[in-house]
Amino acid sequence: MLQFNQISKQFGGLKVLQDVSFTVPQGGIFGMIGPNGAGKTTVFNLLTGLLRPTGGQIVFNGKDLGAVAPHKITELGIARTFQNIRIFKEMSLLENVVVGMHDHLDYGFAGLLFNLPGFRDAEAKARERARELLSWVRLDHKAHLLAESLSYGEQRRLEFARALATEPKLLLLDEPVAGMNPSEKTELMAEIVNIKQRGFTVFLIEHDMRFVMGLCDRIAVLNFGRIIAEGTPDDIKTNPEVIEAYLGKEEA
Ligand SMILES: Nc1ncnc2c1ncn2[C@@H]1O[C@H](COP(=O)(O)OP(=O)(O)OP(=O)(O)O)[C@@H](O)[C@H]1O
Repeated sequence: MLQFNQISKQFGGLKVLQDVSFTVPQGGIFGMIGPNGAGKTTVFNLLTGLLRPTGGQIVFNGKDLGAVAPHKITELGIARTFQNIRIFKEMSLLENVVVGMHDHLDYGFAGLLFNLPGFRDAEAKARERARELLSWVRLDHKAHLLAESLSYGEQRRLEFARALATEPKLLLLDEPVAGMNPSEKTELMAEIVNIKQRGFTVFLIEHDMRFVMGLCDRIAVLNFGRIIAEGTPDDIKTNPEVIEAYLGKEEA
């Protein structure tokens, strides 16, 4: 579904990514791990068009993303969540998800302005779908509460529903369990498996080794801007270079 072909990225003299190649297959959960500053967020920023690579090619469903503008990349079916949660706290959960959908509603500016029947239909459908997405993350019973009333773990789940509102083919999760307690992490794992079972492809970057090992079908390990291993959790766990680079010699 997604290929990075020999991607490099430099900021001035700083080589953040070098010759990075990997493939995210359709339908599974793909994880990228690596120490702080390894370049993981840069991978997502390149993928969503926020940054452009210095060299190499990113191909999504056969399309070269080279010259595609960020909003067009969303239209192609890529959505992301962020390390620091980005939801509208003063809006209800339902409104948060509907807003995430708006680019995809097809009623035009006139419809919005004059409250035409087409607009009202589209709004009703959007709210129905938003409720469904909230139920996927077990928040439908709170649909009319303000997002600020949610716990941290719930806010993360709302962010998922918002990202899914754009009907992505590929969902990017940037450190989804950052700041969560163990029980919130376990719940979130179940939710991500759920999302996979509904046919979405998930690509996540994460520090939490246990979480990644327990969840992902395939994992790539980034270290100092290079991929040092790619494979199943078992391949990764036993790879000496990974153990040394990621866990440190002592733990090895
Ligand atoms: N816009 C930028 N300009 C200059 N340097 C940058 C920029 N963005 C990232 N970097 C540098 O690139 C390197 C990789 O950063 P990146 O955020 O991709 O790493 P990361 O693996 O996501 O780290 P973390 O796990 O801490 O989020 C770091 O040294 C960072 O300082």
